[in-house]
Order: sequence, then structure tokens, then C-alpha cells
Amino acid sequence: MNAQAPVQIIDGKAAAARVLAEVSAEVQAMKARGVAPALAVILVGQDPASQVYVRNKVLRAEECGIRSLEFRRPAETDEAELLDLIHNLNADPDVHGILVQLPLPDHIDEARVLQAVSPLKDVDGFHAENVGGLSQGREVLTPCTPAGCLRLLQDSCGDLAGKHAVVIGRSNIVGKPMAALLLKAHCSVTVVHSRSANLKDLCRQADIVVAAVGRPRLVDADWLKPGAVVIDVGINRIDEGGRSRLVGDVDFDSAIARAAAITPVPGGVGPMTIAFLMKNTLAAARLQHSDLPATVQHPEAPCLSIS
Ligand SMILES: NC(=O)C1=CN([C@@H]2O[C@H](COP(=O)(O)OP(=O)(O)OC[C@H]3O[C@@H](n4cnc5c(N)ncnc54)[C@H](OP(=O)(O)O)[C@@H]3O)[C@@H](O)[C@H]2O)C=CC1
Ligand SMILES: Nc1nc(=O)c2c([nH]1)NC[C@@H]1CN(c3ccc(C(=O)N[C@@H](CCC(=O)O)C(=O)O)cc3)C=[N+]21
Repeated sequence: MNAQAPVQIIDGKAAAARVLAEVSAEVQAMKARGVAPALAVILVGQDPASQVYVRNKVLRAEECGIRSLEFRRPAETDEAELLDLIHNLNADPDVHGILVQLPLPDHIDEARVLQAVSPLKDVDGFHAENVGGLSQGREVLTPCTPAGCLRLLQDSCGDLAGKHAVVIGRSNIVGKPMAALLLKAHCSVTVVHSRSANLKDLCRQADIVVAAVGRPRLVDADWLKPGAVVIDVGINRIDEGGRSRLVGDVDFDSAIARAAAITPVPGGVGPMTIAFLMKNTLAAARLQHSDLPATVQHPEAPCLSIS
């Protein structure tokens, strides 16, 4: 039997640091031209995970010189009030990016709120204008998590053309935009979900597996073709031996025996999501100041080109 090459553990923190360094340089250049990129983050309610993510986003923004504004509202906030806040931020020329942290409380219509964000400030890429643009293969503001996953895949595999990618999950945040980006990168794409038959068999045919399911350690070595590249988007907090820990949708210890490369949780996709949020904020600032000359070229950028 052939011994398999050692697995590559994809370092999402290091990749994110590279993206953030590019962004910091661009932010400085933009400030020198009189524009200070700014990101507004809206958090409704007290969800503890959301509070952690928002804090991380604000910290990363500050580190790369992006001004951040936090708008915390109580869970009882009504939809009209939230829409008012978004309209004010849309009209504010000093705010370039707007992110509404999900999930929203049940009494608020998520689709209506996301649609209220100006497509030019939509750093999450959730507005129908941007979703449509992505599916048409246009350069638009693109959801941060799948954009980050694509960058990790390109760093790890190089050209993705002709590879068979299986995306597990079909959410608007991750699964669907991930499939669109992989298609744009010339992969053959299969999207599977909770109603899929032969989930494991389909997965075993994949050169690339992106797991965005929300089920702790669902995918183990038995789901993988030897040499598959595995991107684990899942963030699941579980109790183990009386302690709380974070695990992905992939059983890491099992999968490393088959995979050629794999992202860990934490330290994989999560940091890239935040790095691409900063990249999108910069791209949004560019969109709103299209008179500014380009500084650095990023022709391969999966999100809106900031060149
Ligand atoms: N690292 C990061 O930056 C981010 C991580 N996440 C994490 O990624 C995971 C997915 O998030 P998100 O896409 O928002 O989740 P959703 O709950 O919105 O979507 C989950 C998807 O997985 C499918 N699914 C659920 N159970 C199964 C199963 N047993 N077999 C096959 N498919 C299944 C669902 O199918 P169906 O459509 O049929 O219901 C659905 O399409 C979560 O753990 C989340 O915390 C999310 C965003 C960013
Ligand atoms: N409008 C909106 N946009 C989002 O992009 C969005 C959202 N709402 N709601 C929630 C999900 C989830 N998400 C994560 C971001 C960073 C990490 C992250 O940094 N994770 C670290 C660990 C963090 C920890 O320790 O908890 C890591 O994986 O290394 C995780 C998850 C963005 N989301």
C-alpha cells in the first residue's frame, strides 16, 4: 500500500494575517487620499456568540486602521426602528460598510432588513443585488466566509479548474455563495443538504469538501476520498468531559488520516471571515469613492476587486 503524504493543516490565522496586512496598507493609502474607511456593525439582542464575533470584528477593524462603529440594540427593538437606523447609515457619507449581525430576533423579518442595506455598503454581500451579481459572475461584494474559504483553497491547491467540489449545506450565508464562487473558479459543484440521499457517497467523490452544516464532527475519514482537501466552516460549541470546546463539522482527528489538507477549528475559516470583512469594507469605500486612483492591484481577488 502506498503511504499517504502527510496532511497539510491549513493555517487560517496566518492566511488572515496576510489579507489583513494587504488591507492595512490599502487603508493607509486611502486615508492619505482623504477617505477614512468605516464599518458600522449592528447587533440586536444578547446572543453570547454574536457578542464575541462582533467584538472580534471591531478589534480587527481597529488593527487595520478601519474606523468601527457599534450599534447595540435590545432584543425587543422593533423592525421599523432597525430599518430607520439602516437608512441613516446608508445616508451617512462617513460610513462605508454596514453589517447586521445574524441571527436577528424572530419578530424581525431578516430578508427585509438585509435588503434595506445599500448594496454599495453591503459588506456581507447579502443584498439581492449582490447575490444576483455573484450568480452572474460579476465582481460584487461577496459573502466573507465563502470568499475566505475560496482563498484558502486557492492557496492550498492553486488552480481549482476541473476539480469536483462538494459543498455540504445550502444556507444563504455560506453554502449557496460558496457554490457560486467555486463554479466561478471552474469547479464541478455538488451541493448537498439535509434532504440529500447518499450524502456520504457523494462526498466520497469530492476533490474538495466544504462542510457548512452546523453538526459537530459529522464528516469523518469514511466520507473522504484519499487526498481530498477539506474546508471546515462549522463552529459548534460542545461540552466534552465537563468542559466547553469549539469543534467543526468535520471530525478532525479522523479526517487527517485521509485528507491532503484540512482547516482546523478554531484557527481555520473563522479568522478568514473577519479578514474578508475588512477587505470588503475597503472595497465598499472604493465603490463610494470611485474617483480615487488604484494603489495595489488584486486581479485574483474573489471579492469585489479593489483595484
Ligand atoms: N467560520 C465562520 O466564519 C462561519 C461559521 N459558520 C458555521 O457554519 C455552520 C453552518 O452555518 P450556516 O450555513 O449559517 O447554517 P444553517 O443552519 O443556515 O445551514 C445548515 C445547512 O446544513 C444542512 N444540514 C443540516 N443538517 C444536515 C445533515 N445532517 N446532513 C446534511 N446537511 C445538513 C441544512 O440543510 P437544509 O437546508 O435542508 O436544512 C442547511 O442547508 C454553523 O456551524 C455555523 O456556526 C457560519 C458562518 C460563518
Ligand atoms: N451578518 C453576519 N455575517 C457573518 O459573517 C456572520 C453572522 N452574521 N453571524 C454569525 C456568523 C458566524 N461568523 C463567524 C465569524 C468569525 C468566527 C471566528 O473568528 N472564529 C474563530 C474562533 C472564535 C471563538 O473562539 O469563538 C476561529 O474559528 O478561529 C466564527 C464565526 C460570522 N457570521
